[in-house]
Amino acid sequence: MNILDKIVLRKKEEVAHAKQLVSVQDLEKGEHFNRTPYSFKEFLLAENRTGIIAEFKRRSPSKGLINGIADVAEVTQAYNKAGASAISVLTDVDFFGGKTDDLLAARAANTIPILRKDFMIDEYQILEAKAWGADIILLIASILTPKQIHDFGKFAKDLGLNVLLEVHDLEELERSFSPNLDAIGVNNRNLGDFTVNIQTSFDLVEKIPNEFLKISESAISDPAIINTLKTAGFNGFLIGENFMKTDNPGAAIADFVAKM
Ligand SMILES: O=C(O)c1ccccc1NCC(=O)[C@H](O)[C@H](O)COP(=O)(O)O
Repeated sequence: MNILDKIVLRKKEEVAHAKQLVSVQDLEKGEHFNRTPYSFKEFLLAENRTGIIAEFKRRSPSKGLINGIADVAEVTQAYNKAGASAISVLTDVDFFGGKTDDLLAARAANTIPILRKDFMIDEYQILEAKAWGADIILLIASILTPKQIHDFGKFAKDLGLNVLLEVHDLEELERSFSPNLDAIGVNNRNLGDFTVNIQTSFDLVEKIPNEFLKISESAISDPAIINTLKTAGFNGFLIGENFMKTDNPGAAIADFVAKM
């Protein structure tokens, strides 16, 4: 069984457990549930923003522990101050060391879009995302059927959320198009074997219709590549480890932006 299968298996147990603890009605009474989410597109294309979606990531299956001490409010505020267009917060507990409270703390500290970064396999998680103050959800093509992508996308859009679809190859891209998506992200990391290759983004960018925002995800560490990705047609750049692996992720993003 590969890591993605393990994550999905565990996620099914986690969601079943969460449903027993918190009802849909209780989620709908959540503090942020009736808030209007920020527009991902507006912030991604804003002149005074960088296009960076800066991720708060404590650990990962490919790297193990990345940062055991960073404070989520402090780091995400620094991301925002440095010009991030959006913030990504991992909420997966077992494989990424994330938690609901990280998302809640990031929400309380920032007024820019926040991506709930998790492995969405059930509409219940989309309701959680809304209740916790997220603006964007992620749908990963390799773990979902085209029908799930369509239906989860519609469910999220009906709640006012923005939807980011993640693909890794042409086959996933071509089978996953749906009008219920705002953005398509090309993951440069192969989630089966963890190899990374930025060329994946360049190979797929022209296959993504222009009606979608285009995001390059993972393994971005060189500020100079941002302009090349922009020229190729990308609007956004999801970056986690490059900032989080340092003692001061806020200083790391500021330095990165200064060199872009
Ligand atoms: O990062 C991993 O090891 C990983 C393993 C299995 C599934 C997903 C994984 N990462 C999720 C991501 O997409 C990244 O956190 C995100 O794109 C940022 O990547 P990076 O800048 O390389 O931290």
